[in-house]
Amino acid sequence: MTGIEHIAAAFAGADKRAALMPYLMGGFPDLDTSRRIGDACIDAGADLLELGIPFSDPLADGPVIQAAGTAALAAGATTDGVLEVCAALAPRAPVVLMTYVNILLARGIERFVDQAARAGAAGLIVPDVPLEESAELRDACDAAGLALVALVAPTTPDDRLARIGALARGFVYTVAVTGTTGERRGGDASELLARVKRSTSVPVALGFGISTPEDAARAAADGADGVIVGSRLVRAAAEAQDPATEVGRLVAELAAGLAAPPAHTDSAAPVG
Ligand SMILES: O=P(O)(O)OC[C@@H](O)[C@@H](O)c1c[nH]c2ccccc12
Repeated sequence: MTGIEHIAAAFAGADKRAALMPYLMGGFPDLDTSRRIGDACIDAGADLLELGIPFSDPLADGPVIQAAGTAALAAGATTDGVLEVCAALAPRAPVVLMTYVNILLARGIERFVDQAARAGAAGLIVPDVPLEESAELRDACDAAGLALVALVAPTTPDDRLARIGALARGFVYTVAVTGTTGERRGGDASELLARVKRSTSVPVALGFGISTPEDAARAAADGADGVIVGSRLVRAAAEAQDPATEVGRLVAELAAGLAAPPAHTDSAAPVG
């Protein structure tokens, strides 16, 4: 099974609920603990994992994830170390590696993609490679069966969305709010998700600002095929005595939020 097929199967098999995709920073707080956090996420019901490779200048990362990346690098995390974490987790769930283009260029695009595929990765998210510059990377990913996941935002115009949607592999990552990653209140994403879904034949996942089981349930009710939760879980990994147990507990809550029928937020509920 190629990485692209592995991702498709995970979305299709998510028990008819939206797929749950936790983000974790590879090597945070250290490599072994990040592997245990990934295992705990899968045990708790994650359908896919987004695994960050730490980078010194992460322009799309909000403060929590940026701090985790800095700490991971200070603790000695390397790209090779995170690829080993990927290899340990990939037999259990599709792993989508998330990093920045300089990490790829440091060893050459083809070599990086080849090593990611050997580590069992199912896909790549590289937010600083725009569509216009993605041909070489996409060709390398296609040759290796890896999904090069496209990112779209509320500000992406329709004609661009159509081009991105046509080239999308694995799933489209829809950024719920413009800006960097982080816990915040999001609005109704249903119009945005409907626009993105019209542009593509692959599943559409929503991320940025989804933190609670209620947020996750609302994203699914708005039409997301998958929900991505990053900063909330990375913050728990930073604060907890036992990061793997605490992140697993939160992921179990998120999974339960997705399994439950959506709450009727439009009807007057008794207060107190
Ligand atoms: O942290 P949030 O708001 O829950 O959003 C997920 C996000 O962190 C994760 O997908 C991610 C981390 N770094 C990124 C860079 C670009 C796009 C996405 C990401």
